[in-house]
Amino acid sequence: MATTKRMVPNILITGTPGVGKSTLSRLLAERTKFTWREVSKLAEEYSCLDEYDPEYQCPFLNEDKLLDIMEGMMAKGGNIVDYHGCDFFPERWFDGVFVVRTNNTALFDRLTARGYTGKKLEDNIQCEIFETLLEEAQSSYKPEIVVELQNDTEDQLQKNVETITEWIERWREENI
Ligand SMILES: Nc1ncnc2c1ncn2[C@@H]1O[C@H](COP(=O)(O)OP(=O)(O)O)[C@@H](O)[C@H]1O
Repeated sequence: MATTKRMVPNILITGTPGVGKSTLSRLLAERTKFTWREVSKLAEEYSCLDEYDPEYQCPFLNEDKLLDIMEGMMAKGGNIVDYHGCDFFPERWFDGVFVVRTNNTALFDRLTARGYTGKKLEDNIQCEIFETLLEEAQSSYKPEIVVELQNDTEDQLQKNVETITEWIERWREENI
């Protein structure tokens, strides 16, 4: 399919639940004036959630329906897409893929504070330990567009906002 060149990039922020994707995306959207697309909220808003998965204690995502809805949003660029998964998005949507990482202690505390317990808590901690989302990003996108960002502390959070803002500036210089 022929694609029109974007004047501003689309960015994907991915990682295990609790690593700080939403916090980073919100700050980045304020800073860059890009549009924050919280995929979980879009899925709810546009009724893309199917029946409840009792094992993982969350509803199944109807990926095809969600992608159809997001296609038009992504066309012009300037989006920050935030989701704990990335292999089902079309590769052509993204110019930069940022995988947010957090150490186990911080992640445990954040997920416990969110009310996660038992299998759900353990699965998410393991997901981070086994670098599941990093591997998913590396196997779904070209290695040169995948960037890992450590996000344990407030200082690192601010630094991550700077890193992506500078990355956007560089993209503009190189692509326009
Ligand atoms: N760099 C950071 N330092 C300390 N706490 C953070 C940091 N980033 C996020 N948090 C906190 O961690 C929790 C989970 O963050 P959130 O952005 O909701 O994660 P996600 O969107 O990946 O599930 C929130 O309470 C948030 O305030």
